[in-house]
Amino acid sequence: MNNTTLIAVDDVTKVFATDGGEKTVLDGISLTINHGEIVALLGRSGSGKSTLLRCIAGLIGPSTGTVSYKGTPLNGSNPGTALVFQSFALLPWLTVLENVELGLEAKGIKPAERRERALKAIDVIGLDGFESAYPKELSGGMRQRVGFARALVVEPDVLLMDEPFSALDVLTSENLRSELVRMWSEGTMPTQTALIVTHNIEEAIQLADRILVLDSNPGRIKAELTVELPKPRDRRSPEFEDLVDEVYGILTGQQAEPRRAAVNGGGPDAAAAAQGLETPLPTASTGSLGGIVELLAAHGGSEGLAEIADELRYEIDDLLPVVDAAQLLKLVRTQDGALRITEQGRRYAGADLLRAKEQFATLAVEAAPLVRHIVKELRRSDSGAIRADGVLSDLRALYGDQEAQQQLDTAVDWGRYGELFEYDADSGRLLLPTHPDATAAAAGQTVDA
Ligand SMILES: Nc1ncnc2c1ncn2[C@@H]1O[C@H](COP(=O)(O)OP(=O)(O)OP(=O)(O)O)[C@@H](O)[C@H]1O
Repeated sequence: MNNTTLIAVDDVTKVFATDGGEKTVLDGISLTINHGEIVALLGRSGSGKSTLLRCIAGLIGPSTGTVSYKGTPLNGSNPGTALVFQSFALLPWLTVLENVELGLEAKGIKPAERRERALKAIDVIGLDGFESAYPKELSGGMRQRVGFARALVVEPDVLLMDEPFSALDVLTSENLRSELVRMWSEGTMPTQTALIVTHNIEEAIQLADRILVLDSNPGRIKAELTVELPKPRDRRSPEFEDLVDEVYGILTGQQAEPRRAAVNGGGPDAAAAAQGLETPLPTASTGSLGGIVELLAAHGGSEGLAEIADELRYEIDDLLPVVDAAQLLKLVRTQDGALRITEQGRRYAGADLLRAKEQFATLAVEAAPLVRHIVKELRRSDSGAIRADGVLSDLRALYGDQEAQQQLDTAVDWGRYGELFEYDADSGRLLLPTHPDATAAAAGQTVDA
C-alpha cells in the first residue's frame, strides 16, 4: 500500500444547536485516509458517522479542527471526493446516462468527453445496455449502480459511501458488495481509495483494510482495527468470525457516558445532573429485554452476540440497546463478544409474570436513574401525580427534543411494566399505580406526550 495521505482529519469537533442548548456530535476526531486503502467507519445509529462523512466531503464545516485534502485545509467542498448515498439520489426525469453525466457537467467538462467518460463508468459498474433507461425502470440494485457510476465518473481520489447498501435487500446488497470487492482486488475499480460508513459489522470486515469504531454521545474514535485477511473474505472462516466477535466486544464494552447539558448558566442543567438524568436509558422495550434473557436461558446461558443478531435478524442498532439495557439491569453481562446470563437473569427468566415484574421494578429503580427520578417525584407529590412535561423539559436540556421524548417513552414503558407508575396521555400526567386515574390510564396505554 502506498502511504500517501489523501485526507487528514485533525481534532475535529462538531456541535449542533438543539432546542435546549447544543449537542456535541463529534468530539476530537483525528484520522487519516491513505492512498489505496478502504476504511470503514463503524458505529451505532447516532454516533455521528454521517456527520463525519459530510465534514470530510466538505458539505459542512467542523465546529473546531480541520479536514485537509492532500495537505490543504478544506474551504468548502472536498475536490478529491465523490459521494454515494444510501438513498441513490437520482433524478427521475433523466436517463441513466444523463444521471451519470451530471457530475461532469457541474465540472464544466465538454459534452463529447462527458459522454465518453459516462459510458465508460456505466460499463465498469455493470450497467451496459441500460444507458437510456429511466431510474423507475431499474431495480434498487441497478439504481445504486447508477449512484456508483455517477460518483466514479468524476474520478475522485477518494470514494465516500454513506451506507450504500442499506436500502437494498440482503441478496442484492451482498451481490453488489462482492462485486465491488472483486473490482477493488482486480484493480478494475477506477478509484482505489474509499471511506465507507456502515453500521453493519460484517460489511465493514468484508470490505475494509482498516475499521474505525465510533463511540456515541459524543462521537469519538473508540478503536481502530486493521483487517489483514485476504480478499475476497470468507465470512464463515474462524478468523472472520473472531473479528466479528472482537468488534461486538468493542461496541458493547461501551458505557453510556453521562451527558453534559450544554445550556450555559447551570440552572436546569445542574438540577438534571443532580437527579442522575444525564445517564441515558438505553432505548429498549421491556418485551425485547425479556426476550433476550429468555433466549440466553434457552441457549444454556451464553451465546455469541453475532449468533444472537443472526438468529433474531437484528442489526446492531436493534440489538445493542437491548444488550445495554440488560447489562444495566444486571440481567446479562458481555464478555469477548458473547453474552452471558447472570444469576439475576436466570431468576428473571424462570420467574412467573408477577415475580418477573417485581424483580424488574426493583432492578429498574436501582439502575435506571430516570425511572428512579420519576418514582421519587411521584412519591414526593401529595396527589400521586406529576406532569410529564416537567420531566420532559429537564430531559430536553440534556438530549434535545427527539431523544428526550424517546427517553421518556422508554421510562414509561419500564415504569408500566414494573407497575411503578402509569402514564395518562389525555392529561399528560405520570401517576402512581394507587392514583384513582391509574387504572383508566393503564387501559388507554398510548404514549404521545
Ligand atoms: N443538522 C443537524 N442539527 C442538529 N442535530 C443534528 C444535525 N445533523 C445530525 N444531528 C444529530 O447528530 C447525531 C449524529 O447524527 P449522524 O446522522 O451523523 O449519525 P449516524 O451515526 O450517521 O447515525 P445513523 O446511522 O442513524 O445515520 C444525531 O443525534 C443527529 O440527530
